[in-house]
Amino acid sequence: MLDVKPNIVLKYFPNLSDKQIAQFSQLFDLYSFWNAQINVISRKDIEELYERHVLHSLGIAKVCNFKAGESVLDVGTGGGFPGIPLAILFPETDFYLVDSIGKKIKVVKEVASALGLENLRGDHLRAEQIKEKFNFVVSRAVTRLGEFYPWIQGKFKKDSLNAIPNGILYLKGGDLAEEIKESKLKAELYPLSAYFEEDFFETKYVVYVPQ
Ligand SMILES: C[S@@+](CC[C@H](N)C(=O)[O-])C[C@H]1O[C@@H](n2cnc3c(N)ncnc32)[C@H](O)[C@@H]1O
Repeated sequence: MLDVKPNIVLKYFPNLSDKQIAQFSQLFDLYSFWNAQINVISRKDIEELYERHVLHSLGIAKVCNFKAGESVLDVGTGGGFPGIPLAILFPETDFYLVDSIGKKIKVVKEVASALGLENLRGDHLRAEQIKEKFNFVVSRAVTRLGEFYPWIQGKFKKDSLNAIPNGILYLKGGDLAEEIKESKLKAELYPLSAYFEEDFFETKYVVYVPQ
């Protein structure tokens, strides 16, 4: 029986399989349990988990449709955002979630294991330590682009399976025009309001930086 809570996810992603619906439904109990022990999202946000965290993370999927065999690094994932909702949505894509705080990665691993997400790895690491290369880097609310970019520069595969070139997809707020100028990066802005009727989100853009 479908929990009513993920209905907002189904509204915008109507082609989910039964398995994906079950996985999204499980998130509420899993994060309620783990967040009570290790704070990964603000406690009051649990009631709005699907709007403010799950659907927000899936905003990246409206900009980029990850393909089977592609690899995605989530830098500063905290308790798994945006990586866990994206890994549910794209089961054929490999996700690697890292955070510099070990207890947050413990939550990621526990949630991924309970969901049976075989396409997801998590490690307690700083982004700067990673040697692998990826098709895409995703992130949400970690730091300014100008500070973020050197951490992941050079970590992109050259070949692309996707309609859009490999690159960064960053859920970001703040004064983006100023931030992009300061970073000297060539970035495109995708407003979430173009994809979702409601305005649930604290940060309202996906910043895409092709590599
Ligand atoms: C504000 S939290 C956002 C967490 C998650 N992305 C979300 O939106 O819920 C920022 C996270 O970035 C992590 N972080 C900061 N610098 C990092 C780095 N260099 N490498 C990996 N993680 C980092 C922090 O430990 C923290 O968990």
